[in-house]
Amino acid sequence: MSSRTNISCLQEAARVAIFGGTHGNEMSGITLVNMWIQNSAEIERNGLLIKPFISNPRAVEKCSRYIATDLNRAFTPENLSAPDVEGLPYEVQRAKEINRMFGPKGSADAYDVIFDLHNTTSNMGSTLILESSTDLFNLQMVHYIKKAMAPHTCSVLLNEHPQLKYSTTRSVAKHPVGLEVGPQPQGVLRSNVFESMRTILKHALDFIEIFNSGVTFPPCTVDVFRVQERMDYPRDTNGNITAMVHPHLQDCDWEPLNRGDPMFLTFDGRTVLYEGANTVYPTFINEAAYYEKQQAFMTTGREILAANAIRKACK
Ligand SMILES: CC(=O)N[C@@H](CC(=O)O)C(=O)O
Ligand SMILES: [Zn+2]
Repeated sequence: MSSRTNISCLQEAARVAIFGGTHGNEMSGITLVNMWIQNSAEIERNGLLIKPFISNPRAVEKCSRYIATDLNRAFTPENLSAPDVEGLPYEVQRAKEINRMFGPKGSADAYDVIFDLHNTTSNMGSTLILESSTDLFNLQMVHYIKKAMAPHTCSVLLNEHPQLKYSTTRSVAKHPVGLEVGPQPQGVLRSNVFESMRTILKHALDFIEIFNSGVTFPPCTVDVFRVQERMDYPRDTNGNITAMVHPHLQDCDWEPLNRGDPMFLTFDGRTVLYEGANTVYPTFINEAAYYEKQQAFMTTGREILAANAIRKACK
């Protein structure tokens, strides 16, 4: 990266992958990717290699989130460097395979961009998930997508938390982008969710094509929600949940939660209030896949990130 008059010159994004089925029961991404594998006309762009790819085919076949372990937590240095012995959990084998095909993670040979398509049972609407607040390419892309989507909103979740960050499938790429669209039940396809995801991806690919053509993108700012804390359900001594998401919080993803606001409703009718000092913005509220992860919702804080102007590096 070099800069002249404050323009950051970034490498061309020549190789892009679109992953569906990282979780085998999230149907919009699976359906879109399968459709594009059969006919890629819609996702083709000038000068771009674009690979639509089903990342966890065995989980897709079973329509379950995973077979042995969550693929979207499996891209750790330990897993990726584990010797290829027999008996590795399926998703660990698959992570190593994906790392060979699209990585190696952290290397110059890695794919430039991986879009990983997910669905949530939460009422999050269209959400882009970023893992770094300093990736100028992704910040500019997200800015472009948000503008193109208006008046529809597209939120940005920044998962840069030292403890809560996890080793995602997309993290193999130089610029990892998660797309999370909901609400959609597991195993179900909803046309509105499918179409939103398709539209976001169209704008994302347009951005990359324009960037590669040499256009300069001026400095911009991006509103993001930065991950703060994982909130678990109240539980008894056996670890079973004793309360549900409160009806006043259910479906209120991205809306402010203040001290004293209802958070949970116990089975015997007691309301549990939020007691944090600061206003937070909950998301992934009542996500089905997170019961096993001891998470009822996630709190976030609002932030405005600034990004430098960018353009493709001159060779
Ligand atoms: C509901 C769901 O699967 N969400 C994704 C979010 C992400 O891709 O970062 C996950 O937990 O892996
Ligand atoms: Zn998912």
